[in-house]
Amino acid sequence: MHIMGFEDYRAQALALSIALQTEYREIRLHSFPDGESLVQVPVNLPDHVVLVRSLNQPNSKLIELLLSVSVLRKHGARRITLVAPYLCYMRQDAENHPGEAVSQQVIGRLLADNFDDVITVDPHLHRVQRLVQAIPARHALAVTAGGEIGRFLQQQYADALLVGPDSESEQWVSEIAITIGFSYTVASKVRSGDKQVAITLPERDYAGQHAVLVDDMASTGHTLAQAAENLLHNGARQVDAVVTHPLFCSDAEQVIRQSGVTRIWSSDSITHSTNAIQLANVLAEAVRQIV
Ligand SMILES: O=P(O)(O)OC[C@H]1O[C@@H](O)[C@H](O)[C@@H]1O
Repeated sequence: MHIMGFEDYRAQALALSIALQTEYREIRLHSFPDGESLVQVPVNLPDHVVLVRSLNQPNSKLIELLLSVSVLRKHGARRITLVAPYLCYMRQDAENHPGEAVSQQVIGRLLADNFDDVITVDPHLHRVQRLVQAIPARHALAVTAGGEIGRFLQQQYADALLVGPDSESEQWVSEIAITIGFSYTVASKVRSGDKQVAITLPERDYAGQHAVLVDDMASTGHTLAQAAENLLHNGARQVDAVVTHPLFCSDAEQVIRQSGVTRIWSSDSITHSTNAIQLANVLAEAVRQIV
């Protein structure tokens, strides 16, 4: 087995290869002036290739993955596993308005047609319970960053109130809080636009509390920002935030900091300056499970 990655995610792919004691090799990319991509994979391949690429900013990355898979198969790879710590297009799982494409089904099928196995971290699934329902590959495995995030929080605090900003976050915040013995609460959220969210905190005494917002991702940052403003308005002494997937689109980090959040941490599922939690060991364990 060889681990293969791209320059933009080298540190994480290398860390995975070290955890698995396997060779790391890199796929070369060139962008032509018209926006097309040239892909060149290393040759002399083993039977099993594990491609590591996080799928934030997915459109060009998906094309580059398809090009890579085609040439890897041509050069003898018989099994190709995709490790995509952040998996794109999982949020749209229904035709919410007439004419909208159900991207989860389309991209899930595309990945299943091209990869033998897909491994990801805390995918954003609503109505679908298991990843294999969205990606009907031989193995579709979702692992959680919760254990690593919990250990990290234990190193930062003797105690803190963990806060999930919406009902979807309950699955992550409750598991982390129960595992490390911290208290937690979950707010409710109504979203009326990409950047318009209203958060309602549950009734309790927040005065003097050190609160830590825990969520699967920050995209525009407005969910975390609104939750932090509410917590501080209700007397919280300090608010920090930790997310698995630091998408941080455009000015998201600034929006969160301006709301009063003191410290922001993330896992390295996506490369970002807030990365503080490494996923290599969790991903290595997942790869071991499927080989
Ligand atoms: O508010 P932004 O950061 O744009 O979006 C991230 C939030 O939207 C939800 O889907 C995620 O689970 C997270 O709570």
